[in-house]
Order: sequence, then C-alpha cells, then structure tokens
Amino acid sequence: MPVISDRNTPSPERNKKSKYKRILLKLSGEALMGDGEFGIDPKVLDRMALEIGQLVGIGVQVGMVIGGGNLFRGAALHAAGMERVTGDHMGMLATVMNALAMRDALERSNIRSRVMSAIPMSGVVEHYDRRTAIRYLTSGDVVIFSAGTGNPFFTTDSAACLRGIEIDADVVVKATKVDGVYDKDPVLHPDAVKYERLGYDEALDRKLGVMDLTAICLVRDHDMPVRVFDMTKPGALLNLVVGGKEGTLIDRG
Ligand SMILES: Nc1ncnc2c1ncn2[C@@H]1O[C@H](COP(=O)(O)OP(=O)(O)O)[C@@H](O)[C@H]1O
Ligand SMILES: O=c1ccn([C@@H]2O[C@H](COP(=O)(O)OP(=O)(O)O)[C@@H](O)[C@H]2O)c(=O)[nH]1
Repeated sequence: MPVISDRNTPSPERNKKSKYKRILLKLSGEALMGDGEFGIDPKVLDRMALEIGQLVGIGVQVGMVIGGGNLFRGAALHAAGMERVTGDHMGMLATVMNALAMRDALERSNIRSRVMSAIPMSGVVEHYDRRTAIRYLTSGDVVIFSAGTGNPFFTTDSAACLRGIEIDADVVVKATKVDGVYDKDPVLHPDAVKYERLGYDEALDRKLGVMDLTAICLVRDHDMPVRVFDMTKPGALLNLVVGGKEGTLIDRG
C-alpha cells in the first residue's frame, strides 16, 4: 500500500526553481551495488530516494528507468554459455527487481511511486501504458519504467531514451559512475578529456562508449537532450535540475 503524503504535491511556488518540468532519470544497475560486487546496497537506494525526493519537492515530474547490470546482463550470461534471448529476459527481470527495491526506498521516504513493466506481470507491477504513466506523472507520482523495452538485444539506455521521448520529458538524465562523457573511457584512460557539451553526431562518429549507439540514434532523431552526470556526487542531481553545471550535455549542438 503506497504511503500517502504531500511530498509529491507540486507547488507553483517551488516549481519556479526547476529548469525542467518533467525528466527521465536513468540509473545504472551497477551503481546500485555501491561498494559491493553484486546486488543492491540499501544505503545507495536510500540516498537516491533522498535525492529524488528533493526533485519532487520542487515540483519536478520524475520518470525513471533502472538498469539491471548489478544482477544480470544478457551479453554476460551469453558469454558464459546461455542462449542470448534467455539471458536478455533474465536481464529485463533484473530491472524489475531493482525497480521494486527503488519503489520500496521511495515509499519509505514518503514519496509516492509506481512501477510499470514493459512485460506484463499481473499481481506484481502494472503493465506499461503511456497514457496512464503520463497521468501518474502529472499527479506528481514518480513512475519507474521497468523491464527495459520488453525486447531482447536492447539496453536500458535505449529504454530510457524511448520512455523519455514517449512521456515528452524535457531531458533524459543519465546517472552513472563517471562525471560526464570523455573523449575515451576515463576509467581506462586517466588522461581522458571531458566534454562540457557534445553533438549527437560527434557522439555517434566517435563511438563514445558512455551510452549505446542505438540510444543515441533515438535521441538524435527526436531531438531529445541527454545529460550524463556522476550519481555518486551528493547533490549533483538537484544541481543539474535547477540549471547548474553538471556532467556533459549531449544535444544537437
Ligand atoms: N567516452 C566515455 N566517456 C565516459 N564514460 C565512458 C566512455 N567510454 C566508456 N565509458 C564507460 O561507461 C560507463 C558508464 O556507462 P553505464 O551505462 O553507466 O555503465 P554500465 O554499462 O557499466 O552500466 C563508465 O563507467 C565508463 O567507464
Ligand atoms: O530493452 C531491454 C533492456 C535490457 N535488456 C537486458 O537487461 C540487461 C540489463 O540492462 P542494462 O545492461 O542496460 O543495465 P545497466 O547497464 O544500466 O545496469 C541487459 O544486459 C539486457 O540483457 C534487454 O534485453 N532489453
């Protein structure tokens, strides 16, 4: 039973501070592990709930997509011998588990939230329906879109871009472990140089690995801006939503 509180009630006064009315926030599954090597660190969930609550508090409508890489990835299961589609189905189910854990953390912080799944899962979560999702968002509920796109061979980055476009978000915000997009992977190359802003075509041409190319094509074709930022930095999410400089903006340049 959701905890009802007024933390989701938008107020025009508070809304003045936000640069965006509606965002799609993508959290990588791996980021939920914290310092662990598998699974979910409750401390990370609670911190994210706190940060999402700050957005809701200033009237931002928040849609979310959470990855599943902390539990299962289709490609990794396939590499270990499993049939790829089965592996992808397990990966998508992993995102539902993460979504349930996030909803639990949000509701413990008195933030009303809903989980929708691209794969019907009657009795566990609602089936994804765009118009219903928009109704929930408009009423101030956080909506977590789980099970990716519902199709194998895609990623949750693509799901985030897809849902962001569908719900008419102002921006897709990708929360990850690095503080933006670099000219090469900053984890492997300490001399990598960060972009403040980057065009879709440059991200595609240079195959910058922070987001998969299918996702970038989708946002390019629908002119949806993406901001990549470091979710381990406390306060960064609120800062970027109120217009502060955080991470890298990918747009048409
Ligand atoms: N050009 C790049 N700029 C930034 N990060 C990059 C780049 N190329 C690869 N990466 C990697 O992408 C990761 C972020 O993507 P993300 O989808 O959150 O991770 P994962 O795929 O492990 O869940 C970073 O941890 C970083 O190592
Ligand atoms: O539309 C989708 C989204 C995800 N997945 C599967 O779910 C896994 C977890 O998603 P992802 O790797 O994007 O999670 P993240 O890297 O963000 O933690 C992927 O590896 C895929 O196997 C899928 O098949 N279709």
